Amino acid sequence: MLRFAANLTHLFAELPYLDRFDAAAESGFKAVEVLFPYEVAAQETLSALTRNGLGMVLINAPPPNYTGGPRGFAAVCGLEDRFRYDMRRAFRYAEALGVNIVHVMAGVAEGPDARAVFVENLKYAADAAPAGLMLTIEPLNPVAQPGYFLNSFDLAVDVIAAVDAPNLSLQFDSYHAQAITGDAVVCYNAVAPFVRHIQIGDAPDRTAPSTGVVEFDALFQAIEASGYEGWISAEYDPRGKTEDSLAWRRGL
Ligand SMILES: O=C(O)[C@@H](O)C(=O)CO
Ligand SMILES: [Mg+2]
Repeated sequence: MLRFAANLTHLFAELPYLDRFDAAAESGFKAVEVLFPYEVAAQETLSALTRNGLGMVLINAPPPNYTGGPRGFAAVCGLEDRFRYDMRRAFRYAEALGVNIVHVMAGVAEGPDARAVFVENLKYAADAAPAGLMLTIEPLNPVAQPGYFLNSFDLAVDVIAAVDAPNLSLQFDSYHAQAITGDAVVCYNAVAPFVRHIQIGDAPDRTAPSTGVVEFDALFQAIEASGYEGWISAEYDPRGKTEDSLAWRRGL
């Protein structure tokens, strides 16, 4: 049985931040995720979750003052102290919001030094993470995130193997997978054993499922067949009102 969550950074973005939680619950979602919740006090987000009976699935490990700046520092040489500070802040937010998954962002970097720093930083983070918290890394396509270090699934699997921690895994996003590999379904089947979080959006324009080229029937079948039991977060940019973009959920 597939379970869908709403990514409130992308969905219901036509509403003010705290109102998005009410709208998601009214649309039938039982869980949500927010990429960068750090500019609002955790208590306010928690109240919005609680009054709607929603769970918070995931947050990103951030630059603490994220306002559209660089996406993380985990693979950036010389910023290891900043990374550790970020992770401690992410862990505090995760604990306050009852979040079980933190996506650790690699940032803009390249080359073997970046890989080594990424591996060392992830080892630190996996070690420092509170019990029960899963860390993920997510390949992002270079059109959406130019220069982002983690831009391939092979590299992600290689890094996960090198870190070798039970609480580090792969975040699979159908939009990025399609853009990077040309076939999100084949890609999912190849990496399924490493996946502990899934996000969905269509390609090439990160629109709602069934508005682009990703084969969602086959993808959902592959996800079910793999025995995946986590949330599948809808992370796309609706072309109009979010409520009008949810037809893909019917019958699932
Ligand atoms: O797919 C994405 O872009 C996100 O999941 C993300 O974390 C980037 O901020
Ligand atoms: Mg994603």
